[in-house]
Amino acid sequence: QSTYINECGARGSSQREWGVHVQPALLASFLFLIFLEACLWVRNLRQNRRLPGPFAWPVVGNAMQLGSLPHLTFSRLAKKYGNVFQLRLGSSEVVVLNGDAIIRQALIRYGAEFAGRPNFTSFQLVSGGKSMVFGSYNTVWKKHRRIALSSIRTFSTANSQTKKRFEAHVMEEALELIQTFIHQTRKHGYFEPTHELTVAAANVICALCFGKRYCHEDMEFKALLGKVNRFGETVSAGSLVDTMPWLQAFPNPIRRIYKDFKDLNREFFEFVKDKIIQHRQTFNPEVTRDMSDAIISVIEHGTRVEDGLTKEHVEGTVNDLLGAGQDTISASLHWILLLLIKYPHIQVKLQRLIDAEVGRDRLPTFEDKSKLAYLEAFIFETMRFTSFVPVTIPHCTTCDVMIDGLHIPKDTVVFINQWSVNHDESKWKNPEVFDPSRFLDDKGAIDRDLTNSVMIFSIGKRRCIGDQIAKLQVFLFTAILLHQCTFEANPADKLTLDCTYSLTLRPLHFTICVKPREDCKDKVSTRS
Ligand code: HEM
Repeated sequence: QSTYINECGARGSSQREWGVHVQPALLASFLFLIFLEACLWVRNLRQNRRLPGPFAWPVVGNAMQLGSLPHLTFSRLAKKYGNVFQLRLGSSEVVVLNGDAIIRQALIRYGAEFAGRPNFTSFQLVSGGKSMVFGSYNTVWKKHRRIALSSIRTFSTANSQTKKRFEAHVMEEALELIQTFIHQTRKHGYFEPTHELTVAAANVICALCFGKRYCHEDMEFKALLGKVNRFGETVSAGSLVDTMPWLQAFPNPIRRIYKDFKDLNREFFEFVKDKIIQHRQTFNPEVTRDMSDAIISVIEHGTRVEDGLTKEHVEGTVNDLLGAGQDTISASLHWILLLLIKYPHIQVKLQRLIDAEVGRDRLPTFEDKSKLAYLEAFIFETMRFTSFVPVTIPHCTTCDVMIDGLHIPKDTVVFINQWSVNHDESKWKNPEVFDPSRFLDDKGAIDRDLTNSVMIFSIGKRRCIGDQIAKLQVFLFTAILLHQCTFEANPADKLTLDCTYSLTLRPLHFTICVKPREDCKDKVSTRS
């Protein structure tokens, strides 16, 4: 007992001594850092070296101010500091661009100047360091992007035959999705559609890349995809993984996020490498079976040597396409289902339109798009209203550049706030209201000027290269789902539009029940 008291006493007094000496020193250092930061801030402001923006605290900068939905914080700050403002996240100075005019000026007029990617450690990890999506802007990167883009086109929109083949992949997936939806409804009543939508989206891009799809119950595929939507937690705007590297030194949520990111990157890349090895072993220069063959053919067997691109770029490219083409499509389908059950009158209107234009004897196809203006308007409004990729992948400046009279030095990290373009009150009437008819003119035709104003695929040199196939896929999935089924909300769910952010925005938990439409039951069930 006495030993215990003595020990406690001894520890207590040494702690007090430590406190007496060290705490004032810590406090003094902290105050000194704040003072230093304030002096630098005032000096930079006087010399016009710092862009407008909120005061950045020592060490953390503005990291604590971002909140869970950074695009909303950026839009709020833009109202106070203007459409070009500066933040500091840990050690990185970040410029945030907002609003249609500024973003177009930066990404189109000064396209090359804003086309870089930050030199973040996490970016170097993706696709074994040979990623095009996360790679720096240079001559090799341009060749890499051209190859990726042409391989997508070859297997989708290149000509009417390739388009038909692509259409067949999407149709097959949409019908499989309906089967599993109906199965889940029979088994559980209301269910969460996340797994089914993730597999459907992944299968379309797997069919293009590997000529192979996976069944919804495949446990290996399920485990792989289960983690993929966590990728964005590390690489999205506002992630602290790269801007505060010292957080990796002790246990905390950011260290866990980075560990998960490394693990899922490794697993995903192993999966891709395995498929590419199989493709190399069975490669036949006379027959290009899928995008992997097409990329192997250009990089490894091309008549024109693609300087700077190595064998490892094959795996890198396929890994990029698989990653980029999966999470985004699955996020868009989540939002579409949520909006269909939230606004049942819009669902009915869409079904009536599809029935009238397509009929009940066949499934909708890509060719029906021109007759289904309200459906296209619904999809554009979903993209605008939710802005489910609210901020692009972080950019960085490739040289010193002036924008809106403000000087941005080379190698500055740049966040592009797409959400601010889609919710700009000077451009959109009642931007906070979900209204597909805003995209239709007096005659009920699509207003192309307006649809082109929606910013979700970014613009300029880093614009998404999957935008065409993404729009086709989302159109056909939605048309077939509505043609075949009715979607109902769970009365027990509070149907909110609240969401989580990690590169893409995803709705919080919601459940649905899916009923085959009367005259379609046979068509769906006879497929199995
Ligand atoms: C609705 C679906 C999609 C949306 C909303 C979307 C959006 C985006 C956005 C915002 C970026 C970042 C651009 C930037 O950093 O400025 C991007 C990049 C990219 N996307 Fe998509 N995407 C979609 C589907 C796809 C698909 C299906 C593919 C391919 C199969 C794809 C391939 C890529 C690639 C390779 C990049 C990197 C481009 C670069 O860094 O140069 N995306 N996408």
